[in-house]
Amino acid sequence: MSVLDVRGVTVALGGRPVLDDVSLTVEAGELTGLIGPNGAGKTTLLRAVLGLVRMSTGAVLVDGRPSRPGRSAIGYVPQRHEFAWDFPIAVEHAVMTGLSGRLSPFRRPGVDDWRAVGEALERVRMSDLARRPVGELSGGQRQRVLVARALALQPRVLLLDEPFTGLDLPTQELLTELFLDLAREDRAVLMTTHDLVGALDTCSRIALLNRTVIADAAPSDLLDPEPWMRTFGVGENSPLLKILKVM
Ligand SMILES: Nc1ncnc2c1ncn2[C@@H]1O[C@H](COP(=O)(O)OP(=O)(O)OP(=O)(O)O)[C@@H](O)[C@H]1O
Repeated sequence: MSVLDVRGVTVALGGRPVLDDVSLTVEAGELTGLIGPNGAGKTTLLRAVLGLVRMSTGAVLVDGRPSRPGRSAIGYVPQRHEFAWDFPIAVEHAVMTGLSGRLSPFRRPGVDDWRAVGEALERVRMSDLARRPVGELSGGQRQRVLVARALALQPRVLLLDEPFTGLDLPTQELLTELFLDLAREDRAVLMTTHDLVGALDTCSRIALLNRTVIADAAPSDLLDPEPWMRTFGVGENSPLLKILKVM
């Protein structure tokens, strides 16, 4: 049984179709790269999985059960600019906000919650910066805080929205290793990225999306340029297709 099972999801936003009959599965242990041009609907798909946008048709199952917004074990790492970094809180409190679905105004964080935050920070090697205000962090450190925030929930499914944007290569490599480790620990990881070469190199599967899934296969089975041309709307001489020749 797939950990994440997206079935026939259709979404319209502002009266316009954005996703059309999208089906996709991610197995335990898999890091799937979700690839497509700007506006293809990648972020919308992640938001649909989270229950943040309304689907006109379709279903999302986690471990075979219909996902319930705020209840299912889905960790979400949004694009870095979506987090309020100028908010005056320390790293450990920012990570605690990942547990807000499980806390309420009437339940303050307990020992277990702080333990989960501590473990998540350790996981991303940020324990020594736990008390640092988030506004003082570098881009790579901020990305690690967002990953810790998603991990605090101990999710079965991890959704990553363009986690490498603006990061130097060593930080990208560190995060890639972390994402692969997290997948190996029996999680399903789905990551949007514009780094095609990196995705072909590291992901176990690639899903090509442009409003609908055009191909979904292991990188070694995606050497035919046709689905890439359809996904990106480019011709056979496009420089984009050179990535397939270096594989
Ligand atoms: N709240 C909204 N209301 C109306 N249209 C929206 C809304 N959010 C997104 N869209 C539209 O939905 C389409 C898909 O957007 P989405 O952000 O999911 O694409 P994406 O593949 O993540 O793009 P990018 O690679 O640029 O991040 C775009 O045409 C966008 O303009």
